[in-house]
Formats: sequence, structure tokens, C-alpha cells
Amino acid sequence: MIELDTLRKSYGDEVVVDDVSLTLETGTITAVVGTSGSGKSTLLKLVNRLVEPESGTVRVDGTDTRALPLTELRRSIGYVIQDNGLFPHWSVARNVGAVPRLLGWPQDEIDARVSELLELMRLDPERIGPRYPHELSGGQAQRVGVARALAARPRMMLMDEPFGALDPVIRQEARAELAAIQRRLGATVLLVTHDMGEALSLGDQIAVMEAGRLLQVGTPAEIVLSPAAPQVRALIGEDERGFRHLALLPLAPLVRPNRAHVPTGGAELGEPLAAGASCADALSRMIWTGARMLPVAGQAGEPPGVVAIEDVLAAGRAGGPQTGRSGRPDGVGSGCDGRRNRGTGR
Ligand SMILES: Nc1ncnc2c1ncn2[C@@H]1O[C@H](COP(=O)(O)OP(=O)(O)OP(=O)(O)O)[C@@H](O)[C@H]1O
Repeated sequence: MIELDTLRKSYGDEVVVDDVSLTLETGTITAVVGTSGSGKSTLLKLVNRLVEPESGTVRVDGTDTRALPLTELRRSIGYVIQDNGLFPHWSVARNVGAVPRLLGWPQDEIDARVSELLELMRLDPERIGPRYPHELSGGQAQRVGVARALAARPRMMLMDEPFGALDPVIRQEARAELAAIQRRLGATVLLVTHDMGEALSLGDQIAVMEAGRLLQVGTPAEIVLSPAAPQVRALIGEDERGFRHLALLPLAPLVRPNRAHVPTGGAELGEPLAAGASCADALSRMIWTGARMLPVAGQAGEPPGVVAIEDVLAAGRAGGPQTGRSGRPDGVGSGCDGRRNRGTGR
């Protein structure tokens, strides 16, 4: 667990981080969102002590980070910054292997890890490994930056707009990949993003910042259903709340047996929706095809079923009969069980 306890930092007479307290549970992703200049990056830098707080404490598993040697602290925390921060005179492979090398890993293990991570990031180790950062596109350099941060399997990751330079398709894949890696490593992640959709799809917890202060901390469902301030409402987008809510809701609880004999796929309806799809995915397909009922693939050995537009709309309605404040179901058939629907957020 990482605890930020009343952290404060000023530059001149501007208080950039204003008594911020936040707990990051082990193995979770906390997404920090907020307007430009609200202090998000500075908050991240206070955690790995790239910036020292004027007052307040950061504790990692109960230990005040000031009690740890700075190099040990930094090596134990993966750090990804927007402009990737790669060493320009080092090859990609050397950049990715930097922390394992500092930690004294044997060279063959470093080489294997570098190849594994580059492949994970869809970068050909043979072709891209020997290149220098200036020979990469912005998106490739950003993926190398993420690979480097993951290299020594850190238990903590600080990520500052890690996907900003990626095109939408690769960004979606990179998000899904991050979620999978994070689950596998059980890492604790603090992620800064401008993109509310990214925050909602990746975050177990969302922290909204404004002028150095935390306006609201909550689950994605709490932020969407009960924004605590007009600024939070604005970040969500008044007219996007319905879709944002639907993107958080897994479709599975709404699936009925296929008694209506809806065709399972075909050119008109497309492939059946994946068992792990969100309610937003279903509604989007319904709008596009004009179908009011769609086939859904079965979960692990279950037969395929169908989903009806009425159920999707009812599940997405804020304050509707099925939706509680925390996003947990109050009744049978609700699609809103508060579970994050990672990787399909928009
Ligand atoms: N080293 C510094 N010296 C002086 N002022 C700074 C310094 N670093 C940040 N600031 C100021 O602190 C405020 C918060 O900056 P920060 O980078 O933390 O915001 P942010 O929310 O991450 O912004 P963005 O979303 O635009 O990246 C800004 O007004 C910025 O100008």
C-alpha cells in the first residue's frame, strides 16, 4: 500500500499540491485526472521524490520513503513520462535493460527480458532493439518507455500520460496490455491522464484534481453517477454520462437464453458480442445495425445468449430502479455491479 499523507508543494507563491492525502491499495490502479496545471505530474514526482514535499509524508507499506535510500526507492518504482525520457545515446535494448543492469541481473536474463517486453509492446526486438531513440516514431518511443519501466517487474508504477502519443488503436491495445500486466504483476499503479475515458476504463480508483487539491476520490461508478463538484461533472462531460456509465457495465448480467432464436452472427449483425463486452459495446452495435436484440457469445462453455436494447438502456439509466449510488445492483437483472469493465472504455 502507498499512502500519500497531507502532501504539500509550492513554487513561489503558487501552491501546486495542496495537502493531498490519498491511499493506493496494493495491486490497484489509481487514475489522476484534472485540468492542465492542476498539479497531477507534481503529485507523481512527490511519490518517487523527484520533487521533495514542503510538508507531508509518503509511506510505502508503512515505511516513510525518506527512510529509504533514494536510488533504492527509484529503482523499485517504474516511472513512465510523457516524452518517454529515453537516454538518447543508448540503443532501445540498452534503454529497456537499464534498471535490470543496475540491479546486477546476468546479461542473458536481461536480454531475454528485453526481448519479451519489446514483443509485448509489439516492437520487433531484432529490428527495433538496436535502434536509437531518434530513429523511432513518437508512439514507438512511448512504448519503449513503458517497456523500460516494466523491465525489473516493479511492484509500483508511476505513469504520466503514458499513452498520449499513441494512435487510438494502439492506445486501446496498450491500455488492455497495461491492465493485463498490472493484474499479473499485482503492481500498484498511479496513472496521470487527461482522458476521462482512459481513467474510467483503467482505474480502480479515480482522483480528480483541481488547483492542487483533490476534488473527489472514488470508484469509476461513483465519479460518473455522483460527481461531487461542477468541475468533476465537466470532466465527465454532461452529455457523455450515459455512455460513460454504460462503458463501465459488463453485459454478462443482462444476457438471456436465446429463446427468440436471434441468429448468432452473420453479415448483418456481425459476430456475436464477446462475453466480456460492455453495455456500451452492445448499444453501439445496436445503433449501428438497427437490431434491438443481439447475440452474445457464451461465457466459458455456456451456450450463447441474447441481449435486448430495453435491458441495456435500463441498466445505463442513472438513478434508475436498478442502479445504486455505488454502482452496485439493487435488483436482479441489473448490469451495474460496480465491476470495472477494463479495456473496453471509450
Ligand atoms: N519546476 C517548476 N517550477 C515552477 N513551477 C512549476 C514547476 N513544475 C510545475 N510547476 C507549476 O506547477 C503547476 C502544476 O504543474 P503540473 O505539471 O504538476 O500540472 P499538471 O496537472 O500535470 O499539468 P499538465 O496536465 O498540463 O501536464 C503549474 O502551474 C506549473 O507551471
